[in-house]
Amino acid sequence: MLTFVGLGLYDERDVSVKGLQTIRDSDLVYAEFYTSRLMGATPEKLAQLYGREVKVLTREEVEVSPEGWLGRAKEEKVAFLVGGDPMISTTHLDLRLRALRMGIETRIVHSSSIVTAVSGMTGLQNYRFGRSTSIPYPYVAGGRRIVAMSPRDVVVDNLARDLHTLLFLDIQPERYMTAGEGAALLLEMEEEACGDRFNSSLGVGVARAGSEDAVVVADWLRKLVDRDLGGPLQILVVPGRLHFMEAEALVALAGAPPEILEMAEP
Ligand SMILES: C[S@@+](CC[C@H](N)C(=O)[O-])C[C@H]1O[C@@H](n2cnc3c(N)ncnc32)[C@H](O)[C@@H]1O
Repeated sequence: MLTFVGLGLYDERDVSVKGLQTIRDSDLVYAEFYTSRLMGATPEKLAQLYGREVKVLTREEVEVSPEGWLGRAKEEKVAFLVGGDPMISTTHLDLRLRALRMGIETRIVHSSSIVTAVSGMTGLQNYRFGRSTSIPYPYVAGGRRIVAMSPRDVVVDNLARDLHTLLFLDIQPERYMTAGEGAALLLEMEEEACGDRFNSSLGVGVARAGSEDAVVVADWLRKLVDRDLGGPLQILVVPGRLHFMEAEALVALAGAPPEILEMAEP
C-alpha cells in the first residue's frame, strides 16, 4: 500500500491526526520537498515528531526511477510525504498512476493546500480562478537569457475571461522566487510581447502561508515588484475583474489601493 500523506503548509505540526497515524503505522516513510517545502521544518524535526525515520527522495528518485522504493509498497506499508495537499501537483498523480500500473494499492490523506489558503488569506473567491501556472527562473542558452512566455499567456487568457490567475513561483535548491520577482518577470514577458495589458493590473503576493508571520500584500503589479514580503515560500495572484466583496477584502486584508473599490463589480 502506498499512501500519499499531505503535510500541510508550513511545519511538522500541520499534518492531520489521520496523516500522523498513517505515518506512525507505516513500514517505510519517504518524502519529497522539491515540488513544495515546509519552510518551518527540517527532516530531523519531522522524524522527531512523527517518531519515524524519513528518507527524503531526490527529483530523479521520484520522477525518473522510483521503481526501487515504490516496489516496496507491493508488500509493505509505504507513506510518501509531501507539502500541501498531495494531488495539487501533476508529479504526484503521475506517481500514483505508475504505482497502480505496478499493481500497488494507493490512498491519499489530504491536507491544507496553498491553493485554498490563497483564497482564505486574500478573500479572492475560489470559483473565480482560471487556469493556474508556474513562473520559472530565466535561464541562459546559447549566451541568451531566456524567459518562458507561457505564464504571461495564461494570465492574459484568464484576464480576457475576467478570471484570477494563481502563479506558483520557482523553487530551486539555493533560491526561492519572491512575489516581487514573479511580478517583474510577468512585466518583462509582456514587454517582450509588445503588449501593455498589465498596466492596470493588480498583483497579490502571499508569503509563508500557514506560519505565524504570514503576509498578504496587494498593489499594482508594477509596484509589487519593489514590495518586500520577507522570506519564502511566496506565491503570486493576478486578479481578474473583482467582485465588490473581493475588492473590499483586498483593501482590508492586503492593503490594496482603495481606488479598486470603484472598479469592482457590484
Ligand atoms: C507546485 S506548488 C505545490 C502545492 C502543494 N502541493 C499544495 O497543495 O500546497 C508549490 C508552490 O506553491 C507556493 N507555496 C507553497 N506553499 C506555500 C506557502 N506556505 N506560502 C506561500 N506559497 C506557498 C510556492 O509558490 C511554491 O513554489
